[in-house]
Amino acid sequence: MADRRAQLVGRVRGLLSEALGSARGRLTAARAELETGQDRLTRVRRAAATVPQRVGAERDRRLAEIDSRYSTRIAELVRRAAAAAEREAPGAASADWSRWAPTPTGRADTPGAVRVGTVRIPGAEPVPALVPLLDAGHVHLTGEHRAACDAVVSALLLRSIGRTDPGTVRLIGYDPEHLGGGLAGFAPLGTAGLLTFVGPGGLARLLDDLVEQIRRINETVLAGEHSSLRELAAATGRRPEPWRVAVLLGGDELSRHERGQLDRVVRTGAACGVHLVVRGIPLPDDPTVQRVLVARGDVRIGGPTGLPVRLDPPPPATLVTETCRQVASTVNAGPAPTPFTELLPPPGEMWQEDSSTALVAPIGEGPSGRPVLLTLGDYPPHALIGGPSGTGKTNLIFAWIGALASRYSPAELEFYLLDFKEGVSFARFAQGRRDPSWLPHMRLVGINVNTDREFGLALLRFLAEELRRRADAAKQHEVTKLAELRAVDPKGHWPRIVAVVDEFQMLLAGRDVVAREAADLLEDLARRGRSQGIHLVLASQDVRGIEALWGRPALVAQFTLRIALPKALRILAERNDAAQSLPRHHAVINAESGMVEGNEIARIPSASEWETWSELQHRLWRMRPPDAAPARLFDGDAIPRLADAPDFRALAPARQPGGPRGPVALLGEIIDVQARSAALRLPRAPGRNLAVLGTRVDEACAVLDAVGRSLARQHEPGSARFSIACLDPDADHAARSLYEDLADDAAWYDEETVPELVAETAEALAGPGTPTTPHYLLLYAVDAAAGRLGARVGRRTGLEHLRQILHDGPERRTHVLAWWRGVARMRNDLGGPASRTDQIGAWVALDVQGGELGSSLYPGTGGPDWYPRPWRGLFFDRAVHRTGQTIIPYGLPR
Ligand SMILES: Nc1ncnc2c1ncn2[C@@H]1O[C@H](COP(=O)(O)OP(=O)(O)OP(=O)(O)O)[C@@H](O)[C@H]1O
Repeated sequence: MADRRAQLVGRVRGLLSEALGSARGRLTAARAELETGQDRLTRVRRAAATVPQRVGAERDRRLAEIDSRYSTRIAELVRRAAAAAEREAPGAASADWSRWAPTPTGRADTPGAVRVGTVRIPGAEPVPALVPLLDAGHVHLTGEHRAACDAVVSALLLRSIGRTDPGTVRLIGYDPEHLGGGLAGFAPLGTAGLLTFVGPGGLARLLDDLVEQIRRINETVLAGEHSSLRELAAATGRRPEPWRVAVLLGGDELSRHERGQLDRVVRTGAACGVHLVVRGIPLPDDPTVQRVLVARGDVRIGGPTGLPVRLDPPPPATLVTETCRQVASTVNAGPAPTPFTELLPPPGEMWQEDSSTALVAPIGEGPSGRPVLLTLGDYPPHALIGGPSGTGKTNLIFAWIGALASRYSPAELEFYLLDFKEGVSFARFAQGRRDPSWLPHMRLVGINVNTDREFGLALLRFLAEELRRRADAAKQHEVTKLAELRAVDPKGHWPRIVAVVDEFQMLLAGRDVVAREAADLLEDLARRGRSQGIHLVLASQDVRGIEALWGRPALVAQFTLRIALPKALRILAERNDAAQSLPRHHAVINAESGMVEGNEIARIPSASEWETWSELQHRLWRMRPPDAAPARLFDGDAIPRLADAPDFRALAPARQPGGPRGPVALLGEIIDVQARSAALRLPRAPGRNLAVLGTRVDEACAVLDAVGRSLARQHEPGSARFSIACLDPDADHAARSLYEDLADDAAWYDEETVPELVAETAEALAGPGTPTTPHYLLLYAVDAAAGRLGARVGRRTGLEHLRQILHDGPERRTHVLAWWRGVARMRNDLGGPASRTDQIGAWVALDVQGGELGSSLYPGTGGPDWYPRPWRGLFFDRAVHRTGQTIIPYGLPR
């Protein structure tokens, strides 16, 4: 048992030691493992301790790299943004106030956005912060920082004004709390009507007005052709409407109506140049509304989440007022003239129009930017132009003539022009000494005709004759109107005729025969000219011009086209005072006899300056047809020359013995359209003598000189006898010059020898037969010889001889062409105050009153309507005249 026990114990011991051994083994292994683990841990820990260092360095490296890339990118973006801003807002739109000055864009360009400050980008160069306004939209300011808001408003407005032409931005202020205080610096604009304030309570009216402007612009200016003024300007180069900027600075709650109108303006204003700058009134959301939040320390463009901005300082007060003063004074000085070329077709398209039915040409630009047209045709047929001196009548006439002459060729249109006031501006239409060009359409230019109303009459007579010729032709072709006549007679020369008479009232002044005949002719031309293409354009600076017509309602009624320059009176209809408020260089054009409904306002370009006009005239002159002749220039201040007179040049010696059968003595130029000479026929008939009457030495000598030279031109040398007697030393020079030029055909007599001349001539006449050689006695101041001639020579006195020559001479080719220094003196020489004067068949009166020429010298009683004036004479030939004819003596040869 013990053994068993021992055995068991042994076994147990064995098992135990075995277990112990294995436990010890396992412990050792575990210890070794632990050591290894701890070792690894130490190593791992060591290694782990070095990791953050490495990672941080890498991270920093990466971050630095990103930073550098980011700053370069930002710098690049900032640079680009700044360059874009510079392009978008150059000059006055963004310049610092210290060097700010207006830099308007062109008429057709849009002004672009303007700067109010800089965008805040930490660490970067500042980028201009721009706000678009004109042609873009509206600006809505919110925030309590009033001074900063005011600075933004001032900057916006001043920069906008500086980017546009003076006068093209109109401000309307509504500032019920501060009564305009917010816009005080802009006050000088008010003097030019560019700033108006609407008082408290006026907001509804202001908004109504803006809505109405938008409606009008959409309807009449954009007229469905353009979607905005900006687009119209880009397409046409014209900007017919100003920008209207309403600055609304607070106020009460809006009424429903006001809100509705405000919404309309917001939605539709920008396209029509109507803009809002608003603070203190909510604006609806719209893409055109730019929000600017102005809180203390935080300014943002584009609302609370928009770009942070550092505002610029406000513009200095003096800069604002000075700029506004400048703008106002430019505007008050009137608009810069539009170029004359706007009235003309392109150079390659001149003379393309057909005048069969009417003459149509632009005269200027209307408020909507469209050309305002003037028409002359069946309706309206004639025009009246009125305007006080200096308002641009002459200029308007130039502009109209230019616009017509560039469209219609001389075959389509002819001009006749008469200027009753002093001045030579119209002379340039005719050929001049300085400028050889002339306007090919111009047939006649009469200048300085102020005292020569006869010239006006002559023009009217000429036109009346042309009217008759046209009416006859029309009748022959069985048509009634010019258009029809031209259609049936395409080869005929039937241009439309435009006759312009400036200061026409001179023609109708007075109650004499000239005025009466002129008014009758005018009436006839006005009535019947319309259908025959003869158009009258009458201009007057003086209300009397119109008064002169007013007495003839039938005449006035034909002048349905009325053109009134600023401050013109009575040109338009009675209650139409549109001309009173016209700006400079504008005109009211009215083709409805002046009725208010017909008013059209046109801005007239400057056309009358020498360079402007002559460029066109030279172009048209170079285009003239080969047979074109210059216009006849009648200058009332000029003295015509006999050598230039067509009638004188046409004279030639007659081939038959005794010279021409009825030689003509030329006396001077007739005041008429064709520059003809007044001619006295000297056939062999009783009374064919001439008396020149008056004390004016030069004029009397000039008449006798022309008489002598023109007669001499009709005779071969040696075939006529000229006896020249000069009895006034003052006439000696002129008489001698004629004597010398007539050479061998002339004999000289003086006070001593004149009795012999008359005695010898009278004796020759007493003999039988008619001498073959004509004898012309040119007696200068013959009355001075009355004493000498009163003495007897043989059986009779010299005066008796003279009377006999006057009486019997003409039938026998002996003519007395004598100057008496008064009518009474002549009568004395003829036999006394009651003596007959029928041997004086013709006379030229110089400084002799009409009344003195009555009884037996002139038909009827009381003598002719003749008021003496320098270098003019009244010629009357009882064989051919019913009334006297005014002549201009030819100048004496030097
Ligand atoms: N549309 C215009 N644009 C620019 N200048 C103009 C215009 N119209 C007139 N002027 C200028 O104004 C001045 C007066 O014009 P103009 O001689 O035509 O006036 P007027 O009415 O004919 O005067 P008057 O009857 O005294 O001759 C001129 O110097 C002319 O150049």
